[in-house]
Amino acid sequence: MQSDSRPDLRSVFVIGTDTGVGKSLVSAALLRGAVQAGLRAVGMKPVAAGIDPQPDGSLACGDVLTLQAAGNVAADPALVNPFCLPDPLSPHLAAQRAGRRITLAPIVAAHRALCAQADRVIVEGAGGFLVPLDEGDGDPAPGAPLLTGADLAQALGVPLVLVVGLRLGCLNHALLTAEAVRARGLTLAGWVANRIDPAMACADENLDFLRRHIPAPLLADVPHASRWPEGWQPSLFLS
Ligand SMILES: Nc1ncnc2c1ncn2[C@@H]1O[C@H](COP(=O)(O)OP(=O)(O)OP(=O)(O)O)[C@@H](O)[C@H]1O
Ligand SMILES: C[C@H](N)[C@H](N)CCCCCC(=O)O
Ligand SMILES: [Mg+2]
Repeated sequence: MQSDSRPDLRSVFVIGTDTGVGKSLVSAALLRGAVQAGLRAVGMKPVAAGIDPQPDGSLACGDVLTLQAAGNVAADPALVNPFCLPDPLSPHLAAQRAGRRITLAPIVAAHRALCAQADRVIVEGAGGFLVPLDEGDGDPAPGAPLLTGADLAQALGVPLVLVVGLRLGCLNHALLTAEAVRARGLTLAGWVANRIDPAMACADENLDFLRRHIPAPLLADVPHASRWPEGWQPSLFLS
């Protein structure tokens, strides 16, 4: 039972220090943990940029398949992934190429619908926290309105979980992200250290540094695993 001062974790938004740092891996772990606890859990990838060839030869968004496989609610794919963009680019460019504009209203509506269908809704962001989603009407002036992943986080209004991909450069990325989260008045429910680089020098010292300077609890220290052990998952907090 949570006390009133703790964030409501029925839905969390999983953000990362960058693209390719393990947001999908952590989102899937959160979903599996909730499923194992007997809860109805569904993943959401509001904006996916990049359609990948699957082992069976078909084309699909790998992140969406990963989330669907980890959850246990068969939700409408249009709710799980309102924006599915073919090109593996920054979403604002992928959308341009697809002749679309990314807007927040359909995402917020889809999130609300999923929250009505499940006990846990795990939302995976795209790229890093300030990933561009839409550049407005093309006004090239510096400072012209820009829609980013941070705006999406604000619109959803759920607590954030930050995945830090442990590699050289991650300290700066993690501190910048934590600062941007705080500047937006959002809640960082916790962070996950993901050891994506098995050869990283002083990995433990980097992790200790982050533990001292990220203003949220460390939820899991995920080892590097070239082959993921069957059934293994960090013990995260959503159950
Ligand atoms: N702890 C780990 N050990 C080994 N490989 C990992 C680990 N975490 C992630 N990976 C691998 O790194 C790659 C990127 O991980 P993942 O797809 O989860 O990143 P992401 O942050 O979701 O990326 P995107 O921004 O594209 O959504 C994947 O191939 C994944 O299997
Ligand atoms: C294509 C990919 N896998 C990502 N989901 C999108 C990453 C966008 C990064 C944009 C940037 O910050 O430069
Ligand atoms: Mg992903």
